[in-house]
Formats: sequence, C-alpha cells, structure tokens
Amino acid sequence: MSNDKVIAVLGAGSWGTALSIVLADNGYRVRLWGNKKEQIDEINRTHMNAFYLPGIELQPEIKGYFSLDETLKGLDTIVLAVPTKAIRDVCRQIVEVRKMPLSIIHVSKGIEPGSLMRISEMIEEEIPEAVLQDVTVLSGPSHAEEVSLRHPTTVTVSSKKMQAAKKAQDIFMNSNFRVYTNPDIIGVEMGGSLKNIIALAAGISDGLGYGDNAKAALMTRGLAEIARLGTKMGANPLTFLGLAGIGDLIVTCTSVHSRNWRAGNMLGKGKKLDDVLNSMGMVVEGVRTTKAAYQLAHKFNVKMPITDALYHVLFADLNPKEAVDHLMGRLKKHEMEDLMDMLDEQFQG
Ligand SMILES: NC(=O)C1=CN([C@@H]2O[C@H](COP(=O)(O)OP(=O)(O)OC[C@H]3O[C@@H](n4cnc5c(N)ncnc54)[C@H](OP(=O)(O)O)[C@@H]3O)[C@@H](O)[C@H]2O)C=CC1
Ligand SMILES: O=C(CO)COP(=O)(O)O
Repeated sequence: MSNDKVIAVLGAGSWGTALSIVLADNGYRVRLWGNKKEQIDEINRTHMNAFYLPGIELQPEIKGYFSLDETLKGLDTIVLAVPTKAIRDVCRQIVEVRKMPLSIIHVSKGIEPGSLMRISEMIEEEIPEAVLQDVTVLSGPSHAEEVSLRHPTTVTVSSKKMQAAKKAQDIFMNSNFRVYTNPDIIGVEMGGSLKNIIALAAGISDGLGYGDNAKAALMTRGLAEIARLGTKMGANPLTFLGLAGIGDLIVTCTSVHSRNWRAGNMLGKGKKLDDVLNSMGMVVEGVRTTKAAYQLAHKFNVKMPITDALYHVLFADLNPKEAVDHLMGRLKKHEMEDLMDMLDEQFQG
C-alpha cells in the first residue's frame, strides 16, 4: 500500500475519528486534528479515542495533531468534521495558516440560523477563492459507531465541481464504505441537515410511548416537508429519495446510535432541553437546525408542520403531547397535494 498519501481530518469527534479509520484503511496517513491537547495526547498514546468511539482501536497511520499549521503542511485535501456551529471558527483558523489552494470535503450536517446558509456556503464565505480550490459534501446514512466497525455503509458526495466529487469518491471508497456521486449539492446538504429535525421528533414520539405507526407517519410526512423546502431552495426532488434523503432519515429516526433520536427520546420522557443537551456530551445538530429550518420555512413560504411543532417544543415550551395533538388535529388535506405542487414547479421551471 502506498505510504505517501497524506490527508487531514479536522475535528476529532465521533465522525472525524470514524472517517480517519476509513482513510487509513485506504492507505492514507491521517492527521487527525483536535482542539483539546489531552485528547490528542491520548489518541497518540493509546491509539484510541475512548470518549467518542469506546473500544475502537485506531490504526498506527492515524496520528493526533494539535497545531493546525503542522496539520495542513504539504497536503492538498482536508476533511472538515466539526459541528456546524464550529465551521466558521475552524475556517478562519485555516485562512490564518494556509495560503495555497486546498480541497475541502465537509461531512457536517446543519444549517446556520440567522444567515440560513448551508455548510458549503459558509465555507465559501469564509475561505477566499485563492485558497479554496473546491468544496465537496459527504453525507448519507452512516453512524460513526458502525463505520468504525467496518460495517457496510453507503454515502453520497456532491460538489459544484463534479471532478472534486469524483476525487472524494476515490478517496473514501472501499469494500465496506461505498460512495456514490450526486451533482445536487443543495439537495444533499439539505437532506442531511433536515433529517435531524425529524429524528428529534421521532425520538419524542417514542419517548411519549407512541408506536411504530406514529414514527412511520413522522418519517413519511417529514420527508414530504424536507422535499418541499429543499425543492423551493433549488434541490432536485429525486435527491430526497436517495441516500442523503430517505436513507439518512431512516437511519437517524430508527437507530439507537442517533444523538438526535436519543435527545428527542429524553424530551418525550419529560426532560428539559438544557439538561438533555448537557447530558449528551456530543453534538445534537437538529436543535439549531430546527431554528434555521423554521426561519427558512417562513422565508420561502413553505408549510413545515412537523418542524413548526418541534420549534415550539424546543424554544417555546410547548408540551410534546400537545404538539402531537395539534399535528393530528390539523385541517384535512390531499396526501399528494405537496408532491403535485412540487412537480408542477419543476416542470414550469
Ligand atoms: N457521529 C456520526 O455518526 C455522524 C456525524 N455527522 C456530522 O458530523 C459533524 C460532527 O459530528 P460528530 O463528530 O459526531 O460530533 P461529536 O460531538 O462527536 O464531535 C465533535 C468534535 O468537534 C470538536 N469541536 C467542536 N468545536 C470545535 C472547534 N471550534 N475547533 C475544533 N474542534 C471543535 C469537538 O471538540 P469538543 O469536545 O472540544 O467540543 C469534538 O471533538 C456533525 O455535523 C454531525 O451531524 C455526520 C454523519 C455521521
Ligand atoms: O447523521 C448521522 C447518521 O447518518 C448521525 O446522526 P446523529 O447526529 O443523530 O447521531
């Protein structure tokens, strides 16, 4: 296996670490950068990242780095794996130390409240063109815990530049980790971000003691509202039937690994949001994304009843049971109404 392939992963949490394992399996020497010195020392001393991926041994090709300058030296591609709220901060740090062109593959799932930007847009805003060669998103049904065990996983990559997406496909693809390309970067980023809202809602439903019927309803009608907003923003509706859409929605609403589902579950059982988030110790992207999607729904004049209900549970103290009653008691409608509107718009466009 070639030993001269070097890549950096910025963000030494669950996902950055699991993807480092994939990259090391693919013959890369991986510089795994994190912002906590003790954690980086622990990775180098024990070859484990015990808090984030307990029991998983990291290959010797994965080395922890604390200096960003050192991390970025002499390489042309990085994987950005920090939570959405840290994207701008890390991009600014990159700009301080990097003057040469760089390809960025981001793997985060969120939308920024206020600016309402997708992650690739935030990266483009923060990093000047002379440095940012291209930006690609990698998304899909892929819990870090299972990827680190090398269980079969499929994801999709997308970029405005197809060559960059193909390069990312080559970098990550192996016999356990199958990577597809999709030219629809808006759809891939929106699908990956918005499914976290529905996973929180599914967790709440389970926490309230409701069954599979309720969860299937949330997932199906959730996909309808994801597609409705995504399409208004310029996505291809078919993307929501793919890995970054329904694929990721299924895994996040049904897996015990999902932090969004787990957080929702605790809310459904009556815990307070602050206590839930404090107890997680890992990012729950759906909370901020609910705020952003609520704002986007108003901006684009799109009906998103589940997002709206969740927004009021999270930020306006609405009782989760009352939120469900409200959703169930809305005016009657035609199931395919939204789909027909969406198709109409596509054909007119
Ligand atoms: N886990 C998964 O299975 C998957 C996650 N994702 C996405 O990947 C992204 C990252 O998630 P994940 O790794 O799971 O999250 P974790 O909470 O597991 O880890 C996040 C890591 O980022 C670090 N971090 C936070 N802020 C900064 C900063 N300003 N500078 C440097 N490092 C920082 C955290 O450090 P600290 O401990 O100091 O906060 C932590 O090490 C999210 O958008 C998530 O949705 C996508 C697919 C799968
Ligand atoms: O995006 C994910 C799986 O594809 C991870 O979801 P959680 O952040 O809910 O754990």
